[in-house]
Amino acid sequence: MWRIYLIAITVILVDQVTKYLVVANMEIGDRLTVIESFFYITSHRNSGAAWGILQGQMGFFYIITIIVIGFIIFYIQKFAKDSKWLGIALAFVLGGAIGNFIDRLFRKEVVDFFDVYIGSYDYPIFNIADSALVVGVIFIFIYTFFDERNQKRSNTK
Ligand SMILES: CCC[C@@H]1OC(=O)[C@@H](C)C[C@H](C)CCCCC(=O)CCC[C@@H](CC)/C=C/C=C(\COC)CC[C@@H](O)[C@@H](O)C[C@H](O)CNC1=O
Repeated sequence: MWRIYLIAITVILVDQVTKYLVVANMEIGDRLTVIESFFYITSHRNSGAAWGILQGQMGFFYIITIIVIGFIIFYIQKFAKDSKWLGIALAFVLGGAIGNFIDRLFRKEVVDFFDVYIGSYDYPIFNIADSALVVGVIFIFIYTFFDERNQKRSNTK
């Protein structure tokens, strides 16, 4: 159980350290080329959520994030002992949510820097916390899908 919180804390630390390095070493708008025309490190700020929606609605984001964190901790206490993978997925979502929450609390905006081009489309610039959130949510969907399928199979036997 505590290993899950250790994973969440690691996600938060990696997220906050990378954001600190971007803020300390780059001006907003600065760009480092990692892979030409595919992957850049671009110093960016977002006071909204994904795709910059709801700019500046910090009160709303605090409430949603606290609900997400409360929900995840409840799920960790209730279900994480059933499956290691579910526990890891929940830890990623918890770490990602807290990582962006820290930015929203202390910076009133979120630091983003992963700038990926998919073809000519410039995908919204994101960070470690966003990646952990998306990976965690996808894992939870995959686990839930297989868990339901296994349950159906065992019920029909
Ligand atoms: C990842 C959720 C966004 C993250 O939510 C959070 O913090 C949570 C804990 C709190 C929010 C207030 C509530 C969730 C809103 C749900 C949402 O938004 C729908 C998302 C769908 C998803 C489909 C899979 C897209 C993903 C997109 C992006 C990430 O791609 C890797 C682009 C990220 C860039 O726009 C970047 O500027 C965003 C900035 O970093 C602030 N981040 C947030 O608000």
